[in-house]
Amino acid sequence: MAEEVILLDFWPSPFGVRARIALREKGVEFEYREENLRDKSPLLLQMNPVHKKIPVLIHNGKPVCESMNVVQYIDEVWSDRNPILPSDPYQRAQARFWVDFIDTKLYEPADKIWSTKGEEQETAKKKYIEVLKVLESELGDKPYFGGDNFGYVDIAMTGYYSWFEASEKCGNFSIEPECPTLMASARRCLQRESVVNSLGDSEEIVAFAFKIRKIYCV
Ligand SMILES: N[C@@H](CCC(=O)N[C@@H](CSO)C(=O)NCC(=O)O)C(=O)O
Repeated sequence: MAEEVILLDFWPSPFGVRARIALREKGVEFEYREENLRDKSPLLLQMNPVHKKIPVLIHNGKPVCESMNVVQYIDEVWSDRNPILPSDPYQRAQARFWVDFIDTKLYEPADKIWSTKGEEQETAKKKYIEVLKVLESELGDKPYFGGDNFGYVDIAMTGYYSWFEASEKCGNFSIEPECPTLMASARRCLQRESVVNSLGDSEEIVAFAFKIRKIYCV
């Protein structure tokens, strides 16, 4: 049977883009299916009945859910090229630690920057920069979180990098002065072919952010 790889996704998603990047880093042919999150497809509900969220990778009919779980699965199935996670167990544990930090500490302030205003948004901006500064310190003088290579933590962060411009414009602030080396790494990641081919025009995400901001931030 020919290999079937389907990705249920949503184009502006900072989580969905992680799966797209991983598939392209491995050169895996896949069928992209755009979901309308206000009218989820029966396939999405069937393949991710617990969270009913994208991304969902469907590999030969079997679903894999949660973006960084999908990325690790891709790395392990197509393990013969472009490794994403380190081979050393300790380095793997450290990569998973930082991805957990990113997804538990960065999501809420990032979300509040575009969905709130006034004092609540100012607090979110301060928290966002505070968390980014911890990541900047972890990055140190490495080109990537993966060291010389683009890896698991970089893929996790590229979801957020793709929203940096929208966050800055919604929050009327600039990340660069606070986190110069993180921004340099972000630019490196955003220029990678797998990332360029996975992201729309950054202006499209900015336009999308302002559109949903009007709905949430009344
Ligand atoms: N922890 C998960 C988060 C995915 C998610 O929030 N997906 C959103 C779209 S992007 O904001 C989603 O599917 N939302 C639909 C819903 O909440 O009903 C992951 O890493 O895959």
